[in-house]
Amino acid sequence: MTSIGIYGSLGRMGQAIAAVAPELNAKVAGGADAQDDPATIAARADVLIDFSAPQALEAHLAAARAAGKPIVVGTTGLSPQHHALIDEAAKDIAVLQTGNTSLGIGLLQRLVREAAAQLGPDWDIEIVEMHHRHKVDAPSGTALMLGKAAAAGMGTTLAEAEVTDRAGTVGARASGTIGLASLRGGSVVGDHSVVFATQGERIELTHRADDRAIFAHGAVKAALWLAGKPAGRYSMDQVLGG
Ligand SMILES: NC(=O)C1=CN([C@@H]2O[C@H](COP(=O)(O)OP(=O)(O)OC[C@H]3O[C@@H](n4cnc5c(N)ncnc54)[C@H](OP(=O)(O)O)[C@@H]3O)[C@@H](O)[C@H]2O)C=CC1
Ligand SMILES: O=C(O)C1=N[C@H](C(=O)O)C[C@H](O)C1
Repeated sequence: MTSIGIYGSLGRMGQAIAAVAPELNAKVAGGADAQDDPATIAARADVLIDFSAPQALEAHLAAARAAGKPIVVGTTGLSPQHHALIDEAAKDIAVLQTGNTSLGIGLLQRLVREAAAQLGPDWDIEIVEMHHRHKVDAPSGTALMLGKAAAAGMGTTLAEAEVTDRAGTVGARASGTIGLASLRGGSVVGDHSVVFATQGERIELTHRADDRAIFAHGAVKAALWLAGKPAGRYSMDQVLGG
């Protein structure tokens, strides 16, 4: 039975992962949180899952690399520097990074890309996400993934197209942009809508997560899939066969 080590084990996702692992025939070898040495669990587990905080990523990747263990990174709020660290680690170990491990978001990404490509430049694209009051990063990792999918469909990049800071007299909407808006409140697990709007009509594609178990299932499936893979950077699409 494959054993999993969890970084961020006492958090909301860490606990959800420990709860679903036995259903998927995986064993939890243990976990590590802010006060623990990440090397200890890296030595004991077959594969690692990180749902902690961006500031911990470098140490977690280093521990995984030193122990030669694959790692699934679900932590969001990552900077370009964090992505460079992941690319570097992926030279020596298998690393799968994703802002969303659910089944539905994988499909939504493909639908958004296709819709953006088919609808063309006369359709404005806006992304709205809502999460619980404890979430610390914005826009969500998933909103950024959906933004990248929309940008790819439009033939551009999210860095070129994104607008995240509308306040005051910002002027009329610029064509070819993608707006991202973040709502925070209560216990919302994770809602994402991509709105395509043109003169007189609107299409909305929405995913709502009701339970963290969906993310936990996806994370454990990804970990089981990653165990034994050669060094490299992998995506959730590969796990889901997309
Ligand atoms: N990819 C996906 O599908 C999903 C991603 N996420 C992302 O996962 C991350 C965690 O979310 P969530 O479980 O809700 O958050 P929580 O705040 O509930 O849990 C975070 C955990 O990480 C630990 N942690 C914080 N800093 C460090 C550190 N420096 N070293 C080691 N551990 C640390 C915390 O430990 P302590 O309390 O001791 O500080 C805590 O146990 C977020 O980035 C979130 O956006 C969430 C859901 C789905
Ligand atoms: O912090 C969360 O809770 C979530 N984070 C991920 C994100 O930033 O997209 C995924 C999910 O929506 C829940």
